[in-house]
Amino acid sequence: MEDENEAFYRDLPKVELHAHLNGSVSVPTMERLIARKPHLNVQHSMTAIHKGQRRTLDECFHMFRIIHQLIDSEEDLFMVTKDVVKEYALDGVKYLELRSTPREEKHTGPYWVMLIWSILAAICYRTAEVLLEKRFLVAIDRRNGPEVAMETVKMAEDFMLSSDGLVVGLDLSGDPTVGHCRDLMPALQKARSAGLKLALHLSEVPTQREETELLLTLPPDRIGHGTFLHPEVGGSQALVDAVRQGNIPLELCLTSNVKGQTVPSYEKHHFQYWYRLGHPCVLCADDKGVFGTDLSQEYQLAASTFGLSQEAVWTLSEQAIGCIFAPESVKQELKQKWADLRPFVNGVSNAEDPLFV
Ligand SMILES: CNc1ncnc2c1ncn2[C@@H]1O[C@H](COP(=O)(O)O)[C@@H](O)[C@H]1O
Ligand SMILES: [Zn+2]
Repeated sequence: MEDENEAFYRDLPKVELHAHLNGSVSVPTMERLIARKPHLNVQHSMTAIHKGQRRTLDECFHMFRIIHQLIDSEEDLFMVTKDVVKEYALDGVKYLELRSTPREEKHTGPYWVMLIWSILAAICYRTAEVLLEKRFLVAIDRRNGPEVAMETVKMAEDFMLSSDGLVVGLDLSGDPTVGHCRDLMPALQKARSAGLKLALHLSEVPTQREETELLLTLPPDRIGHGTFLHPEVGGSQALVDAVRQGNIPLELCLTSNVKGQTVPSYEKHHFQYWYRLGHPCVLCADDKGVFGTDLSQEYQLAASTFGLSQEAVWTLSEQAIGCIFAPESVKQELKQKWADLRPFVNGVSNAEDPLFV
């Protein structure tokens, strides 16, 4: 049975800004995918890192390759997207920015166009009981090089103009040890001048300092991870200053970084560093399927690790609204939703509320 503490984190209204679609597939959905493709001989341990386990980042990227084999038709994609959105809704997420990389599959033709449209169609899905505001970021996998990056940007631009506000930005992700961002700058600059918001994975591994300096000149609208920005871990004060001066929010994914071994433990996570500075930090799940987590659990872990009160946790989730890519009117609606829900979330409720006396 769920304890009171867990209920607080689930009921807490939340914003998810860093979720890779194909990394977010839950165990039940993965079971159905595996059953559909028995010839691939995939075991669960090949697509998710279970409790207490860790993997290298390299092994994580190998997992994505297996997951991509399991999700290679419009039907698979539709199921996955629908399930992921529903799971986020049931986890108390009120605003979700989902991201995914366009892909070309041999037997499905120009797959990436179809992929994006399937996703857009699928994320119109709403559970009856919970309304969830959704947006989409088109992802560039850095492994695919500058030409694909440029094509992806063009596609994202088209979708931004034709998706009725659903496509809001661009993500840069993929194995941080492959390629160099210098080659991707023209694509990223083009995206920026077209009005796409930029959420860039940055300083995810220690060797990216030069790339980070370059990417910060764009500048990005949000930073994914930023694990090695600060001087204590080999970054620099100049990088920290640039991020602070630009007031660029950080998307922080505790379990992802611990299980992917880019940080040694929850206690040593850079959340602490940035939170203490009062810098905008948004807790995110990254790949809730691969890392076996969900956003409620991430909030709970941050609170228990860093001693945050429930009041502080509420403030943290509310401040994330300021970092979304949807327009101001959506921010206002979400702020109102938070205010409406506040009396009903135990722990931060006022005592007069009849539900909790
Ligand atoms: C763990 N840290 C990470 N660092 C960098 N990129 C990551 C990532 N986690 C996921 N991705 C990116 O997201 C893709 C899977 O979702 P989509 O197929 O796009 O929906 C991965 O192939 C990788 O490019
Ligand atoms: Zn990520």
